[in-house]
Amino acid sequence: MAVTLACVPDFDVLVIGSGPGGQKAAIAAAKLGRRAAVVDRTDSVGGVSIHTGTIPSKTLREAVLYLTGLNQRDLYGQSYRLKEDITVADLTARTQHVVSREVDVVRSQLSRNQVTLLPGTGRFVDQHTVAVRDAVGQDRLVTAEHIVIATGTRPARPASVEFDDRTVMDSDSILSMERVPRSMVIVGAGVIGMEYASMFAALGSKITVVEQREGMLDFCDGEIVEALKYHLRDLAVTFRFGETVAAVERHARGTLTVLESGKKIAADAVMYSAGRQGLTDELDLDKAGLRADKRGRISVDEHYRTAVPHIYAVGDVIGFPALAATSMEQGRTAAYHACGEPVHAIQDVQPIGIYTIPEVSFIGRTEDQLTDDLVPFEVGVSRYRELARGQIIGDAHGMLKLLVSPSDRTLLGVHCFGTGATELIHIGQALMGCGGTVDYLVDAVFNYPTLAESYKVAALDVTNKIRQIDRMAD
Ligand SMILES: NC(=O)c1ccc[n+]([C@@H]2O[C@H](COP(=O)([O-])OP(=O)(O)OC[C@H]3O[C@@H](n4cnc5c(N)ncnc54)[C@H](O)[C@@H]3O)[C@@H](O)[C@H]2O)c1
Repeated sequence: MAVTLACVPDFDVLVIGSGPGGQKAAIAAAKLGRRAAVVDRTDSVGGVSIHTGTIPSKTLREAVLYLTGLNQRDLYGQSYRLKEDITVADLTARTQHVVSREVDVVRSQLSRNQVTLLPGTGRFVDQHTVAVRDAVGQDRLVTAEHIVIATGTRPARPASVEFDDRTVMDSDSILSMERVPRSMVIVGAGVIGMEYASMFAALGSKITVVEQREGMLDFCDGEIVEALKYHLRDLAVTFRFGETVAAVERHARGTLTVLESGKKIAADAVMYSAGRQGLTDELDLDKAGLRADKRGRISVDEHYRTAVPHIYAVGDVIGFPALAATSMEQGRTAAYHACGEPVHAIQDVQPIGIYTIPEVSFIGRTEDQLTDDLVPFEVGVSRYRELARGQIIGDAHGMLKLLVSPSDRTLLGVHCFGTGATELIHIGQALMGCGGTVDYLVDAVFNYPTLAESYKVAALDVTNKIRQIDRMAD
């Protein structure tokens, strides 16, 4: 039962958490003329994405690509390396710079939009009141007509494993590692595990990935996942699929990972990336009449409203897909709904970008999904080695796949692997979003030489196949 406010609240929209979802919710409300505020700890402004997630991990990846010369491998041979002995300081100097720049951008955007930043930790007192505890433990009570929970997630840490954040780490503490490990076990072959596996393998660490399932990234194109595995094996990554980590022991000379099968793996370090936990334990949700599930996640409806209609939740704290890009749209959508403004629902078809080395990105459905759904499709493929730009940049392994409906020639899926995949995917997204057909790609003139040309090559491939099938049917 929702409580009504007895007097004029301090804010129209109060957001807890200043990550991508929270920022966009507060800024959208402010742009609609509402009094908006965001609660966050001073050292966390910008959220998990800026401090321990997307921004530092992608900056680290760029440093790895640059320092190891991995992008130029096919141009200069395996031995090309900008620096023979890459240190943690080399890797983190740039990360710290980018993180602090991004925090400045968030602070400036909030202030330019007249969003009040309330420093501290927020927790519910009742359905319209949040207590904000500052750094010296003082509580300030703040009331609001609408509240948006955007507190994000943290890496899940199994109780059975003793983390020391030096040799047994998660994807937060690995960012403050003391040295590049000679060997490391990565637990979990999800997106985070594979991104770090490829970065450390590129740095020369001997990586063993332990994954309890028989495969990995099963939501991606199967051929691309095989290509990624091939590349990682080439960088000396060992996969242990169908194995579950039972315990991790710390010893003077490193770690011993014990698998349920009884096998043991010795390594300098272990990184856990076996899922994430919603940051809801400090919120006193029960005071607002709310509860989280056992993974700390809050359920919402299609407008991002929780069980209490004036309290919304957006971003990773509501679970899948837990992507910064989606969180921003959820924040904006929630704020518009709270302010009574019309807003389009977020499009069903959204791109996924996985920042492994090489990158993987896709939009729409996979071949397996289309086959399961009995949807007819044809495949057009382009390989970077056939493109002048692919040769110039030394990426001979990249590829782009178009999945096309033979009846109306619309795109059903686009799958990309290799340099620039996370950028290139947006050409396919734009075409799909506008309901265009593959014929546009056949007819369009692309800059030469570019990787974007792969769209034209794949489009010609698939339209030729469709033509042949049509001829055979006649
Ligand atoms: N680029 C991106 O899109 C990006 C980047 C980072 C994070 N994320 C998001 O962050 C979230 C969390 O990612 P994640 O990779 O930590 O989690 P995940 O849930 O995606 O993957 C964890 C993996 O660990 C395995 N696992 C769990 N316990 C295990 C054990 N004891 N032994 C062996 N294997 C075990 C699971 O089977 C699973 O495959 C996801 O929602 C992801 O989409 C996305």
